[in-house]
Amino acid sequence: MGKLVVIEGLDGAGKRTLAKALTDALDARGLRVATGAFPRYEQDVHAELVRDALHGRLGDLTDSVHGMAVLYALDRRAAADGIRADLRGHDVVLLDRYAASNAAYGAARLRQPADGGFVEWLRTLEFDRFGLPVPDLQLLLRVPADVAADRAARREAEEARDRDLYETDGGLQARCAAAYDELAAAGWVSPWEVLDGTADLRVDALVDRWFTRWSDDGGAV
Ligand SMILES: Nc1ncnc2c1ncn2[C@@H]1O[C@H](COP(=O)(O)OP(=O)(O)O)[C@@H](O)[C@H]1O
Ligand SMILES: Cc1cn([C@H]2C[C@H](O)[C@@H](COP(=O)(O)OP(=O)(O)O)O2)c(=O)[nH]c1=O
Repeated sequence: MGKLVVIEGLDGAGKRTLAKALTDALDARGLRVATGAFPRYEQDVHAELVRDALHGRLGDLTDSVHGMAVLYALDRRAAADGIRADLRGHDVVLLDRYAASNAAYGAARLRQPADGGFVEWLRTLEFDRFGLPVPDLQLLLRVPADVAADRAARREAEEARDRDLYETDGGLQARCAAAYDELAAAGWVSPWEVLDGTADLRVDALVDRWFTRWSDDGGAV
């Protein structure tokens, strides 16, 4: 059985860039890696609706934090069997965003702490009710909100890609950064590792550390 590793962080933190570097590092060791990202805008109707909502095409739907969270969660629910199959056939399944994104953004929007009612409701929905695979490791790629915003703005210019409702809300991103810190400190759902996204990430050393830990645990990798 492979290990489920998820990358979390603000919009523009560098998650996609880190996922690519980690995939290359794991590949170079001859390991079987499957990758994915949420929301799956091109594959799932719930994710497609999320995109419409975030670009102002679904009226007042975005006003409901729980309504948005349910759509994101349904996208993952539809992916769960595929993730389990990938875990059987690979050493590592690496996902760019997972349930903790829903927890952090929802808590930030509601101005609740990470140990508040929303995050617990969300955990029950995604893991208990929808039966999503629990990550073996959650990586928080931590950058200050202003650095993430600059990177997202630069990417918008480079890729002609419009920033959405959440990406353009600086206050939300700052609260979201705090929510992620709290989730990581609490070890929400499973172990977390916090990476400084403004420093050299030393991906090879990171991968070495995981394998030492997992082989000590008697893991399959
Ligand atoms: N460590 C870094 N230092 C400087 N710029 C970075 C770094 N990591 C990513 N970027 C750039 O920041 C932008 C956002 O990165 P990306 O990986 O797409 O973020 P995310 O997936 O978290 O939204 C991209 O233009 C990317 O090239
Ligand atoms: C996956 C996920 C994302 N989000 C938020 C984080 C982002 O602000 C937004 C869009 O996700 P994002 O990964 O930024 O997609 P893209 O960069 O391709 O537009 O959705 C949630 O609130 N809950 C979730 O479960």
